[in-house]
Amino acid sequence: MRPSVYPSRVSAIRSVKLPDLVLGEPSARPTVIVPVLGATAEEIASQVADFAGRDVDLVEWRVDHLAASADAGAVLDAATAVATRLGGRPLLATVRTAAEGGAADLSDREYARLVQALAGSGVVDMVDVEHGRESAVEAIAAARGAGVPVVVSAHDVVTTPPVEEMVDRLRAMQDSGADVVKLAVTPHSQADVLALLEATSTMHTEHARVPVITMAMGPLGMVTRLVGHLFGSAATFASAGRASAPGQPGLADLQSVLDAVARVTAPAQARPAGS
Ligand SMILES: O=C1C[C@@](O)(C(=O)O)C[C@@H](O)[C@@H]1O
Repeated sequence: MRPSVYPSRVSAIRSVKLPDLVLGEPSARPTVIVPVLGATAEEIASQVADFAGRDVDLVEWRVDHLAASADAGAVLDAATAVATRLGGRPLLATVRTAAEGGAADLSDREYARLVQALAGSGVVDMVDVEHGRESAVEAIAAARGAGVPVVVSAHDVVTTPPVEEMVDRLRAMQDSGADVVKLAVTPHSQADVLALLEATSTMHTEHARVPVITMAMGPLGMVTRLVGHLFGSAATFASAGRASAPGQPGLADLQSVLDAVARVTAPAQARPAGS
């Protein structure tokens, strides 16, 4: 493992061990997450097959796009269909609700039950829980009870809050029992993009005990997806077909940027002579 360009204090961060991946450990590259968004188990399975052999560290299954997502049996069948095609990669299951930019329209009770079923499925390695849900505490406890790490997430689909508010939100998510915290915001100016990066850096260097993932969505925020790891974001999302949020770069483009950034930020002795 090459030394990191992360600012210090990284040793206080508890990385998350998943099959074939340690999320949040010091590295010159972030974890690359690719979403799959099929409406049926077959569609999902074929999307996963499409990126076999490509550089994907973690697959996010957006359960909310499954047409039968209210049917626990269909969800578990689809979970198995995805998991058996991952080629050893870990699986993150996310039920993204409409309020946070997703397609699921569920009561708090239904939401907690679905997260619990996914965590208990035996084929999901990590689950996403939305911090803003009334039933977040219950869903986090259920996942942890099943021994499945939790990404506690928040999306601001309208604005970018002030830096202190974003840091406070990340700290509250961390204190809620998260194994990973994730914040996505909507920027309207370059100042918003800088604010997101500043909040990421402050959280990472001063407060984080768990890996932090952040992004500013849409075209303005693209830079946060390409170099957010230099500010302390442990992972970034790329699309290998359908994007799951505005501004996600294609997988090949992202990988070539990450390669170049890792090359130029590597310590001089790790670079080939003359470069
Ligand atoms: O939380 C996130 C981040 C995301 O919204 C993004 O902006 O890349 C994409 C979602 O699929 C995922 O659940």
